[in-house]
Amino acid sequence: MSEIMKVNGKLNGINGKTPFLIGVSGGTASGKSTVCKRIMEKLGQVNMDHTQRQVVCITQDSFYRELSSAEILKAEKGQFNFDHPAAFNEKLMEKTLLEILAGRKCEVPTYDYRNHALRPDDSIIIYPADVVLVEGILVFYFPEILNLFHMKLFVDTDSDTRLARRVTRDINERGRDLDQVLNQYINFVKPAFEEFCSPTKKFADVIIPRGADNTVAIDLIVQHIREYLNNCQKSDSEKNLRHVAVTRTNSGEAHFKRQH
Ligand SMILES: Nc1ncnc2c1ncn2[C@@H]1O[C@H](COP(=O)(O)OP(=O)(O)O)[C@@H](O)[C@H]1O
Ligand SMILES: Nc1ccn([C@@H]2O[C@H](COP(=O)(O)O)[C@@H](O)[C@H]2O)c(=O)n1
Repeated sequence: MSEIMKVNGKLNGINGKTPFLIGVSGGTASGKSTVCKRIMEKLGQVNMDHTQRQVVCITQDSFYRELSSAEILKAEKGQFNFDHPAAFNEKLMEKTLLEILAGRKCEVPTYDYRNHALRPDDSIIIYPADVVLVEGILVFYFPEILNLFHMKLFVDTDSDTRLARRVTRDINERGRDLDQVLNQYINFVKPAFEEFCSPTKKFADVIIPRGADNTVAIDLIVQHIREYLNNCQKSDSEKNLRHVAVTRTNSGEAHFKRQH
């Protein structure tokens, strides 16, 4: 296997398929996952076998670090700061993204919000793809990770809307009660958004106001990705043609010249 090297924060000298890496950031419940889902839907990638997908999506939540028992007790009372950069294992995230960029198959755990823990037994296999979407509140916070993205999107949804959605989602899907959600929001989520997430908006290439409601912005992004995928397909078929020509030359049955 080739060594993965970085030059000026970008990958260099790698084998295999190097995907186009798109970072999708924004505050909690801004619609990051929904925007990624819309992009995947519009590109016809959702009802497709995982091994065949040209576009895949992963979440930063798969890189929350493991908590000690004392931290889990705090988390159960809404007293752990999951919005601080220290809550993440950014080294593991960088390593995984480098593997993905090197065109290697990876395994990424899912995250269990009810138990505040990763579910290593419920990992998702990420097969080599042409485009990889990486969504999360702090995907632009760590410079080593920020520098890996070829395109950066920031989902910008007003904070009242985000809080309203978060309350409903956390109660219905993440096993929380109202007091817990509001206390965590006031004590950690909101201050951390202002200190760590919001300042990273300046790194974005495209800001998407109103998230998934902004169909114009989503269609423009989808069009850009579609053009990229078409170019990938063109260069794949050119590579295949070259391969056929060289193979036949080696077998001695035909006399094609090696193509470059
Ligand atoms: N445009 C929208 N209109 C209504 N509800 C939305 C919209 N976008 C997202 N939601 C809902 O808000 C919640 C958070 O959205 P999600 O995409 O998971 O946000 P994030 O990934 O940023 O946390 C989910 O319950 C989702 O269904
Ligand atoms: N055990 C956990 C882990 C994370 N959170 C919150 O999730 C938010 C990030 O996910 P989004 O889908 O909203 O982007 C983040 O704001 C954490 O507060 C949690 O509550 N419990």
